[in-house]
Amino acid sequence: MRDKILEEIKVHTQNNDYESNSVVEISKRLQVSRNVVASEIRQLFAQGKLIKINQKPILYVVKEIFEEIHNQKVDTLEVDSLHVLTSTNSDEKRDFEKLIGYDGSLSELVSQCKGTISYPPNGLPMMLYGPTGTGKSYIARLTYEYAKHKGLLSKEQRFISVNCSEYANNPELLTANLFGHVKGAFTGADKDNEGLIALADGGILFLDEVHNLSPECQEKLFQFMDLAEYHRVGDNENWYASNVKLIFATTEKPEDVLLKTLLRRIPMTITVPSLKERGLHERVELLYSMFKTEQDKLQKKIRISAKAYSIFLAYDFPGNIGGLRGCIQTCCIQAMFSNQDDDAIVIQLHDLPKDILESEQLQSITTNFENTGDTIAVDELDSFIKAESYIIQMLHNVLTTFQTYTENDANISEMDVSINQNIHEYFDKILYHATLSTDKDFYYKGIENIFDMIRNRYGLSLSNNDILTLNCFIMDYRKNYISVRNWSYKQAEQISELLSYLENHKYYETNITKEITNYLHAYLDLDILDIVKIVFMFYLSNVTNHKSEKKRLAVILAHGFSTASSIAEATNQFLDTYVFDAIDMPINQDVQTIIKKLNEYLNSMGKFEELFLLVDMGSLEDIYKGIQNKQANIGIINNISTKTALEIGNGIIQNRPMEDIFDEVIQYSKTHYHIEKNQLKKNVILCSCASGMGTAEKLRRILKDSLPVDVPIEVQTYNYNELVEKGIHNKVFTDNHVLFIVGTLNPNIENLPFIPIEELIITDSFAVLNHELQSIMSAEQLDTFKKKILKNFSLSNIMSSLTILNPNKLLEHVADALDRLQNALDKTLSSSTCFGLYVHISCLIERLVMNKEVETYLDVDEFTKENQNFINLVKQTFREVEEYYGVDISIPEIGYIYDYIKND
Ligand SMILES: Nc1ncnc2c1ncn2[C@@H]1O[C@H](COP(=O)(O)OP(=O)(O)OP(=O)(O)O)[C@@H](O)[C@H]1O
Repeated sequence: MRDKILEEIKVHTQNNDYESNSVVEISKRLQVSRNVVASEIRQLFAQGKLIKINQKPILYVVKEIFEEIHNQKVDTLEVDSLHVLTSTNSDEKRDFEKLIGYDGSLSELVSQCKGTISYPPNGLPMMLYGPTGTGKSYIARLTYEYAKHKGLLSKEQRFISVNCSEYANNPELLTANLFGHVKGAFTGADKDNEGLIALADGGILFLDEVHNLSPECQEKLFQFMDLAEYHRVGDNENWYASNVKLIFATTEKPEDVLLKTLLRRIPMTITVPSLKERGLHERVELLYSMFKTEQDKLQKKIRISAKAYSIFLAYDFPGNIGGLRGCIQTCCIQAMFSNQDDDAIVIQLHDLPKDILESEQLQSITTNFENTGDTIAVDELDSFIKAESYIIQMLHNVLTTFQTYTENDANISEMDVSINQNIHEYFDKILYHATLSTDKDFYYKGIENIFDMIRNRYGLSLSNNDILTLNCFIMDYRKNYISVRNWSYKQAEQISELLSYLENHKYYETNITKEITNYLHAYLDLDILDIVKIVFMFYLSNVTNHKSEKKRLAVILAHGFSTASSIAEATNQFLDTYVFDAIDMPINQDVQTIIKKLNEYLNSMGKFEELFLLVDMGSLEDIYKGIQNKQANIGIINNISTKTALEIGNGIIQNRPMEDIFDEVIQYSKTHYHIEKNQLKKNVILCSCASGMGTAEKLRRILKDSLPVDVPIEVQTYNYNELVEKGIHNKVFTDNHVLFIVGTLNPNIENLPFIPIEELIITDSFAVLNHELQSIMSAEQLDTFKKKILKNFSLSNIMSSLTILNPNKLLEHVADALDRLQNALDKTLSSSTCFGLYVHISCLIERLVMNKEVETYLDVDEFTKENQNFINLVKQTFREVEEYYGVDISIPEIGYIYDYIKND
């Protein structure tokens, strides 16, 4: 019945009698109930055979017949009215659609042109850059047509083209022709001329071969671009305005031939690709369109010999598309004279221009076609072009079938059958056209290996023929990648809907497809688009035999976008067997949705006896309660990880009882921990002062400020007493790599250098610094550090940084007192000890003024007993200082002064 109905619609399509193709009319003519007709038509439409015209009553036409009659492809299966269908097909292609490659290699260029010319408010100037004959002038003109269709220009507004190379010997004339001139402006200017810029006002001025513009003319031009006003040649008084959109073209690199000032005013440079970069499919389209034009002109059919055809396809014409067109015209003229009496013109190798026949390139091209003596009819080329779009037709049919079924809530397995039918029809076509050189092709071998591996891993019943078919599919996809990609961008929404539908209904196929696409990407660098994954999934559902075999199912469920599927994928790979399916639970999904998914999955798996559910935590632990299937044992285990999944998977493969598997997993899955401390210790300079933490902190800041930025060294402070007491056992030494200590008194840490602050003040030898830092800092950084130290550690700077009291006064007091003490002790201290003591005692006084006593490390009683005389002398010599600042230097403080002097 279905065939009969199709035949009926076909006949009326052929007769352009579309009105007779409604369900009511057909049912009347065939004497069949409307329901039957409607149902059969639905099927035919789902298979992509019919175009549906959504007017009242709804009409149908047979797509293939309609396209044949109107010699035009229809890209949609549904239109709003008969008028829309007939007008889209009778209408000429509009503006950029005429450009061969507009939806392929030139798609980006087309969007750039559209964007630039429509840029608000008045469009922007653009530069077309590319070799000769690539279509720059054609693109400029199509941009003009586009602007008119878009209403950016009115119908009257003009496109004026100027080829600047024609004025190469007379640049002044070009300037005058562009900007206009007044009578008498130059010899021969016998009347006023308004110029092309004025003529093109409101429209487009196309300046071709713009590299021939003189610098003076370029200057005049960019002034005009800035002001939209200009002077005519010979009239520097009057300003003329013109609102013209400018398009430039050149075959030379614009930066090399144009003034930068002009280039800056052309925001968009669009590169036009050479013929070589256009791909085979577009080349065939170009050939077809150019030969067809000649065929129509000559009113004779044209055939091309296979050898000549191979040259048209592969020869690298220096004049690009223009060169190809010229060559085709020459050949047609040549052939016409030698075939005058025949019905058809046959283009032979010898009709080609001599320079091509004698070129070196030719040798390599023709050898590929040595054995073919056939000819190809120009009209046949059209079907070659269409053959390339079989893939798009199939993909389109897959999508529309899915939509029809989901809209009508129809039976899913019927949809599967219908879609698979579409896919198989397409496979038949491409297998018929296939030209795989199966033994040589790198891709062929790679794809074969991948499917071979997948077949073994998953136990798929993929025959070698299936693999060959899939191989042809991937090859066809590769060849048409750009068209498929462009098409699928436009269908993104429906594709993602179908993909997520399949992910929820074909778990097994989804996982296998994921793996296949990963391999194709990793080994063959093939980008597998979602729509192609969809085809794999449908195809695989015919060759997977898991449903009948599996008595035990294992599913991983986990929170997170892809946690469960990642664990399942890794585990299946480790086990080299397909054991686990996965259901991901994105965190915004509730448990009810997951239960629904789980039940759908279980229903799709047929009969099974045991179910292993591996979950991570929380609500998923109770998920078994929602399972509808009550006839199987369900084992659920939580805290899932790849390790536990592996052990469970192993048990499943070995067919061990469920309980044994779980018991063993529990036993071994105790969690252990170990903390591996950071191995890389920080480099640290320690500041520690007997005068207290305050001084140490100030010292730290000065040092830090002296260190170059970017050196991996930290400056820290540390309590002096703790250093003295615990020595190397202080935590700071285990946690860090301490380079040296800087401070007022040496805490004497074993094997650790100490730099007394006075050394930084009075010496410039920096022996310790050099030694400790040269492996950490570059010579340059070390040098900067030392210079900064010299600057920052001058005595006056140190004093003003360390103390808040008047540093000069304080230093004077301390220096006087220390002089008195040296006299009293009858001792002359070295200048470094003196400097150290200046700093130390100054800080000490300041601390006492601030009421901060030093913590003591020494045995005060014993010190007092043994050094009473020293204590007395300090007290005497420092009395003046004590009185002036109102402080009392205590015995522990005197102890530190004693240490200083003792170390001198
Ligand atoms: N994409 C295309 N589709 C169809 N025909 C094209 C295409 N590109 C170029 N042509 C045709 O090729 C010929 C050369 O194109 P055109 O003169 O625009 O090239 P051009 O880059 O401006 O060359 P030149 O730099 O020598 O001026 C024209 O006949 C044009 O119609």
